[in-house]
Amino acid sequence: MPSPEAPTPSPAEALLHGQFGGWSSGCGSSISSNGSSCPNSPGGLSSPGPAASYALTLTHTHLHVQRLSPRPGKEARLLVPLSELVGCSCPRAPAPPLLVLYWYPPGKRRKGVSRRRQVRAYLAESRGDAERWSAAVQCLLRGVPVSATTEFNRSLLPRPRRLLLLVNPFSGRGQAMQWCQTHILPMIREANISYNLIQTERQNHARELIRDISLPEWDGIVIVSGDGLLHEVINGLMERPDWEQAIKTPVGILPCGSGNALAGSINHYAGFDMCLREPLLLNCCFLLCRGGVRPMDLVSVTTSQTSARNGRPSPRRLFSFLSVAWGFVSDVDIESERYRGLGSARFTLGTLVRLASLRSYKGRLSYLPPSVVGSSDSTPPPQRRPLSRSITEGLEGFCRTPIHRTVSDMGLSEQRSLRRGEGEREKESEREKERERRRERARGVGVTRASSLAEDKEKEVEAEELEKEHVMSKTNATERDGSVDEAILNKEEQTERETPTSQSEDGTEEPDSNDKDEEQIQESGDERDGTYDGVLEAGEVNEGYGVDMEREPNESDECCLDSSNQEALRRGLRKNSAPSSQIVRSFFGLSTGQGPPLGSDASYDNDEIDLNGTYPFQSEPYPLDIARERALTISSPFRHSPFSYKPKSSDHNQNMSRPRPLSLLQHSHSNSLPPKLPSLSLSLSPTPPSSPSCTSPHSSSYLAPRPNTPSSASPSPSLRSPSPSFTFEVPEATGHIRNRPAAATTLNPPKDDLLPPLDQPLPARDWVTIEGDFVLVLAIYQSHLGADLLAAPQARFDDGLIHLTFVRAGISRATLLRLFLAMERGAHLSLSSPYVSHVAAKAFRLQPLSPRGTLTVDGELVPYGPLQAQIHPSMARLIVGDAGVKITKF
Ligand SMILES: Nc1ncnc2c1ncn2[C@@H]1O[C@H](COP(=O)(O)OP(=O)(O)OP(=O)(O)O)[C@@H](O)[C@H]1O
Repeated sequence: MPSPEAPTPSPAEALLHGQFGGWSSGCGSSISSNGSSCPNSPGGLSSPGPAASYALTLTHTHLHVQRLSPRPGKEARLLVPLSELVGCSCPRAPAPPLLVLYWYPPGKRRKGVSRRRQVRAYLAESRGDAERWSAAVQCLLRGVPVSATTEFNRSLLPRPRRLLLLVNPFSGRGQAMQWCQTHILPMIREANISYNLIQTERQNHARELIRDISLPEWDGIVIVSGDGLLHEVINGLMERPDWEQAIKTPVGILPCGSGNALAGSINHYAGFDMCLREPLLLNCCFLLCRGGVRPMDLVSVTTSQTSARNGRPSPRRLFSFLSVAWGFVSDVDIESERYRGLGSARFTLGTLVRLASLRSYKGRLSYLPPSVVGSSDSTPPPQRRPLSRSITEGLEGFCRTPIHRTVSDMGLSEQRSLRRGEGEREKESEREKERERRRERARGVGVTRASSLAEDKEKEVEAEELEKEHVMSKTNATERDGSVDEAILNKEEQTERETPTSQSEDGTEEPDSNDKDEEQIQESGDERDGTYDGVLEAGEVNEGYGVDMEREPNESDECCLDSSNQEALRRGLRKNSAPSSQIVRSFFGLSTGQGPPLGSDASYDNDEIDLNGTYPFQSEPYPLDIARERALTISSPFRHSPFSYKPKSSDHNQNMSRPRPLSLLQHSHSNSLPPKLPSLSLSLSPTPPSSPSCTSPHSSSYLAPRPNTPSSASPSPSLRSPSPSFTFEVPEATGHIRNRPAAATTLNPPKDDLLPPLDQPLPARDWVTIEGDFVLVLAIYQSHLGADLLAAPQARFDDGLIHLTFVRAGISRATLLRLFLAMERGAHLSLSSPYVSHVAAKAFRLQPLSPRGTLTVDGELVPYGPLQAQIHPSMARLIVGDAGVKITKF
């Protein structure tokens, strides 16, 4: 028996104290099993082991176990924290009177090590005793207030929780159903949770289902999938006439997708180490069983969609819980669909491929900083603040560069002039004119050209550092692992140095402009002369994020590829073990050998557009009038493989069914609830939490549909199938909304009070606008962009903020790669690059000006074009376990 520090509880602390016998094969009634049938679980109860006896003491926080015989003593003590239990049971007769505890202590504090399932059984003197103890432990787990004087019995317990589980059998690598059987359902049953499980059959199945079910019957809706299915559920809830109550239904996620961003956030805020795959699933399932719920912000996103009737763009609204992405991030997300079989390694490969042909996109990003929201009505506008703070990225870089002083509509020149003498004013106006002339000249060669000075500096520094690195790596080559990766990286950076600019969206390379350097130096010098009121300094842009953007653009400290970074890179690339190392090698083979030549616009050929599902853009400037959206076509060569997956589509009414792996099809026939039994009236009543003694966790009977008997003890949540071939009973009061168009059906939706309609200009006041070439824009409201990407470490589920990260054209590939590698630890915020900005906002508007590109919301493709979004704080409720504050049990 392990013997962690087990201080003997004082009698005052004890809620219960008693003596128990051991059970099973004499190992102190401790059996560790890993998802397989447990000989000590009630299903496997067979024979008692040799006589052993234990003294058990229950306190509010722990179960203390002291072995009395054989060999009593200090080392025979065990402390079971109640925070690591998911449940407790007392099997019914004729099983012996056992107290069975389901314990999931965390694995070692090493990345990727799973929780271990342990079942501990103790033989009570009588059934009454066993039931009393079982009730006491369950009261503590469910948060029932108890004291040492409480008479424990089952009547104190609230009714078992009821969950609707929605499983996308094709999410991730198609393991969701398998993991349900091996990990999820056993734990849920041990936690005494009732459930019904439904496999989704097609895209939008969950959305339609959720629009129509009777919600009060469920304590929570849990998706067993990636983030995409939760996106459907949230939008299904918001499309109900009773959306205000509906959206308060706790939602949970058991990660079986490839990105699993929300699960990563939940895992992170529970205080667990970053992990992927089964360890992440076990952590999330454990937290689900613990049952804490907390508020979660939603973001209302308005996109412009072509109306089928008149071909004109019309706004379409959806609700998002995770992110809006444009550029690099959404490109990788959508383009890596073709590598779906790799699981989460698809993003590694996708990132490397996209890095090889880095694109930038022209656009305009406007955002409303949180500080100005709510204060505008009561207080007069601050005098020194310009009416509209618009930053036109052009010649200038972003940080401490002349951009802040050449803003066209900020009224800054005048303000400065007033504070200076007449002569100075004249000089200033001369300088201003000169700058204007330069701008005019430069406009002819593309907006990113101005970045060349900063970029050159960056490259110079990188070159120096690389030289050092190169020498170091040569010296240490024989000692170090991964020298191949390092050499590859050096090669990549070398290539980059030889290729001085990133490729702009229209395929033109950004030339070095040595003649601009001098001008920029002069301008930078000007800027240092003074600070100007109302000027949006980079530091202001990055307010609250601890990013030192006050310095001159210089990445030498953080951005140089030091050995720790190289190590991180190697680790990152190898992260997914076998696949990733192959990926990296094949990638670099591609980039150096077969990759598209830089400067060519190879990435926009027709095949790729189709494969990626990108939307052409309406090239007219905003506001929109002509719709040119094209239907998504799919031509993935992997389409018919078991891992094939349709690209994420924005068309919520298209029901594209995919070919499925045979095993899953069969599974679906036998187990899926709604659509397989035509004309059968089915109840969606949660299955009663079956006693582990009665049913093997591995039997599939839990999935069988049950007839809806009127005499059923518990009221059955019912639904009407959206599919015409099925009839489900619907309580009249619920109202039936059938065949509603996906977006236009939201009744009395929450208003976006911070935003004008998408086709109207933004208010002049308080909004910040940045226009130029972007490599990526990412708006995220959870901490994680993927289970292993801590994109916004400062984000909280209910902080009421949109965390915007934007990367402007001119960033080097190496820096971008470092940004993503640092994101694994959330360290990217301290990576100082003049091209990277992090700001918080309450609302934003994004106007892509490049003709083609990819926009995603929660990882789902949406029509390419103008988009705006506003945060709605604490609108939904998320099951997060019992970490953190403000937890209510569901
Ligand atoms: N049975 C199904 N067949 C086809 N598509 C489905 C089915 N069930 C759900 N979908 C759709 O599949 C898309 C992707 O699902 P999901 O996000 O859950 O998995 P994933 O993409 O593997 O995960 P992640 O978003 O974490 O990468 C969603 O848009 C969802 O609507």
